[in-house]
Amino acid sequence: MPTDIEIARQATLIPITEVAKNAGVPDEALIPYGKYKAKVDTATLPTTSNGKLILVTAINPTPAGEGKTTTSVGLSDALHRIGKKTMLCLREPSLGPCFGVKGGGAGGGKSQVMPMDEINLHFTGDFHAITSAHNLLSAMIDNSIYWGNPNDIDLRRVTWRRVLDMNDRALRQIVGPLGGVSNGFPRETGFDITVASEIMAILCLASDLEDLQKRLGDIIIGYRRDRTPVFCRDIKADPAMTVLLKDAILPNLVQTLENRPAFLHGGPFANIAHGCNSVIATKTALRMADYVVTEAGFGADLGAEKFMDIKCRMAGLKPDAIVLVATVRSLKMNGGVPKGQLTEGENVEAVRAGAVNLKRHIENVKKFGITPTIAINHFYLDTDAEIAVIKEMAESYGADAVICKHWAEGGAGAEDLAKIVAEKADTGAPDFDQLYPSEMPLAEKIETVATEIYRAANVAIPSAVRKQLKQWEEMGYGNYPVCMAKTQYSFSTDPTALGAPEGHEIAIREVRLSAGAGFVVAIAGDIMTMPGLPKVPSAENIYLDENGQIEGLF
Ligand SMILES: Nc1ncnc2c1ncn2[C@@H]1O[C@H](COP(=O)(O)OP(=O)(O)O)[C@@H](O)[C@H]1O
Ligand SMILES: O=COP(=O)(O)O
Ligand SMILES: [Mg+2]
Repeated sequence: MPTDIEIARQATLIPITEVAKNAGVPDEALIPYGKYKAKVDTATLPTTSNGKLILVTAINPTPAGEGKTTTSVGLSDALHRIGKKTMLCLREPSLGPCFGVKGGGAGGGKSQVMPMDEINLHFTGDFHAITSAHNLLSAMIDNSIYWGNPNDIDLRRVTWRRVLDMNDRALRQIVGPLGGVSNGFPRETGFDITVASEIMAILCLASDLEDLQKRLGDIIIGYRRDRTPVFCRDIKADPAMTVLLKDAILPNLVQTLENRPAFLHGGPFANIAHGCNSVIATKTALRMADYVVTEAGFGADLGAEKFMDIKCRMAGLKPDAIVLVATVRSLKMNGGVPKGQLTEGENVEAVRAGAVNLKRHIENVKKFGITPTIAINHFYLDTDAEIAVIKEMAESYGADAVICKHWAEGGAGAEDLAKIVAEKADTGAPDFDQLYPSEMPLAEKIETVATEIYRAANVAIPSAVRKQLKQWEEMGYGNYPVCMAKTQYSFSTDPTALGAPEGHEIAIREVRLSAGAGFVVAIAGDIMTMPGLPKVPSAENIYLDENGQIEGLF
């Protein structure tokens, strides 16, 4: 099988104007960025439909990922193939994983969105705009302090950091500005990766440009000595930040390898942020199509939980069906096979042992009132016996399971999945509900997710953190949902505790209030909001060949 980028290069794309026309996007709403990309001015779009929303999630992944994005593309193409007017909504990839470990976020094999190289690199500049807006606020905070600190910001309590869309551990904790009087007042700060920025979350949760600016103004950048909050609007940065984001708030329209439409918009990771694409793209798609396929990052313990408890709660959305992607390789890993040995031949018993992870995720998704359909994402080396075990175990857990070959075959490889999922979406999910009510106290929300989803026996919240949560409740933020930051590999905070650990302790190290985005981030264990590069980063294999073509992107 050729590589993803080789497949992409051989693809026959149609002009984005044709993709738009097929999707029902009128010319006046289309803002082309070249021949194969465009932004869509959603405000002018007609409401032609009231679509069904299908969420694609997964079991806990190997470092490469188990194919949520690939399956979302394949399922969307397959729904078109069976005559369903469908819109695909994905996140935009970050440069961090692309040049780090995981690679791009445009799907894979015959189920990709195009043009994958541009999508995985600078795309339409949204992440650069978010980075600039975030760092404009950072610069204006230090500038305000430099010129006399009129807001009495306590230099020890500036919570607003800087961001960069790259994995750079050297920037996690820094002291600055150094260099003496002309540079300002030194203080501890640091960088997060852009996808962990509150501005990324705001862009993904805002309903329109006006709501975006209000949310930007609501950002708390730090506190005074009397512990009262200082807002972004006190620094007078929100109007200029909105100018920097006025194009980024418009969703990006591209196409699949089968020339079907896809919105790619926003890109928060699901281990350190809420992991869902934008509400604007999703709601627009629901107005345009009968079925909308969207995904949430990493496993159902992270992306799916946040999709339902944060995105759906805030936007008044609800999933009509849920697809849970399972793979032989991840179940083998969860069954005890070391990462480096996952392709070393058939191991039915390891798959069976690892199926406890699948069982746990099915049980968890059911807590939201929906039984997921299992998409067994077939890899080339999977044996019939290994696949059969997944199907057998899924069905024993009360879930339908469908073998999918969309990576190798495109939409044709997911038509069985499309038929079963469309039927379930048509029935809908009348019992859907969030995991906890908005009025539950913040600490209890953290405990609920940790015990109900992660199956922890104990949730260690230090007294200083509890005090901070109480303070935020007194300030009026008690109704906010929580956004757990935790490793994507385990239900626990130990990334090596695979399968279905229970009875462990979830230790909350820090909480951050995203007053503009509308949630409280609870950081559990050692998860970092600025990832580091691996010993051999993917970047070492990315280059331009003699014809100036990009090689090494996947
Ligand atoms: N069935 C498959 N066979 C081979 N490679 C696959 C298959 N499904 C996905 N991949 C590859 O695995 C990686 C992760 O897929 P992706 O869809 O990005 O997963 P996720 O969105 O869950 O992180 C990508 O490089 C993709 O090309
Ligand atoms: O936030 C993580 O997303 P993927 O699972 O698609 O890598
Ligand atoms: Mg993905």
